Amino acid sequence: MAALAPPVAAIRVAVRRALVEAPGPGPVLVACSGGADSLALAAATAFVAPRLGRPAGLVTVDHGLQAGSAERAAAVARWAEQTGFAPVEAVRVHVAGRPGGPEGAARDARYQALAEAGRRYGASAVLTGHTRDDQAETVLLALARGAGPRGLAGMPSRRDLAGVPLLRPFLDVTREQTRTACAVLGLTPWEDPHNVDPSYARARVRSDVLPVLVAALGRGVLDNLARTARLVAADAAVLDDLAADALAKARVPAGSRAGAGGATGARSAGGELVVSTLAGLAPAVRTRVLHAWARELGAPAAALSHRHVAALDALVTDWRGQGAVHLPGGLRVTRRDGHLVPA
Ligand SMILES: Nc1ncnc2c1ncn2[C@@H]1O[C@H](COP(=O)(O)OP(=O)(O)OP(=O)(O)O)[C@@H](O)[C@H]1O
Repeated sequence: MAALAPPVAAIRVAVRRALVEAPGPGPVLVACSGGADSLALAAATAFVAPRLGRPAGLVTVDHGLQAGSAERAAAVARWAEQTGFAPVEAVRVHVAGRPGGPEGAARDARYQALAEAGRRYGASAVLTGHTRDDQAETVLLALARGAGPRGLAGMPSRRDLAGVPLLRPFLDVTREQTRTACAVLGLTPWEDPHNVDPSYARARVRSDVLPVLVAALGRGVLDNLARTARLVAADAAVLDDLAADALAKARVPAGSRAGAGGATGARSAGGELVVSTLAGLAPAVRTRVLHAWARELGAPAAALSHRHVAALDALVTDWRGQGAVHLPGGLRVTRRDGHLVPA
């Protein structure tokens, strides 16, 4: 019997590990664009899931942004049905009118569709094909925009997607391995033109920046960037836990000051924060508390920047009687009677 090609073994081992860590009776749903990474993910899942007695489905999203996208989605769905996936869905999403640039809007629509499919089928997990190379690109892009630890932590291997676990089994698998695995398995991946479109920052990092880094610093640079993400993620998780405790301690019910007016909805549920408690926190914890609180009040994560958090922080540490801080989502926060108060 011919030996199993190492890249095929690598993708199967990665999927097996992910499925074992995500038990549950519902199907695992592979998010598949038809590209090399997610096609390799689908092929590995089709092999591993039945051997673990797990049902496996597949969802492909048609963003409707390129000529022929509906046919591409239909071809992926057909292949999935022939390969034994059930359920199989090609979901058309509407990208126009969403906030953020074209990349962000497409991602937003895609994750919403994947979450909805996950809930519809009671999925035990949704799997995506992000690779070690995607992780290295994510870290580099975060570094370049000054994103701080939250960005440098890269993509987690597991997160909640609106009630459904989202797993990324391939964060230790290279793009070269997914491509080779597809070739060995006789699968022809779809080449997404966006992946080489220089108007996308990620595509420029992929085609221009990483090759230069690898040439100058050696191939290990990709692994090292991905390891940086893991190390920072572990530290950031501890700080997030500390911040969650600190937020609970700093919070008092809305309107608990004498003569306070009544905030409503999420703003009221977020309560008010006691400035003297916040002032005693380490800056790394306090800025996380303020970020988390602003999110609870309803500020959209994508629009909430370090400038907003710095302005909130100044209400605590640099109080000069300044006016309200305006946050995304039409929110305002003022300092009144030693409290941070949403309005
Ligand atoms: N149109 C889509 N339909 C379903 N899932 C998708 C779609 N586009 C991306 N995904 C999921 O998100 C993951 C990351 O996609 P992204 O486009 O960022 O990277 P990629 O390297 O181009 O991935 P791939 O080679 O699998 O297309 C994919 O591996 C796949 O699991």
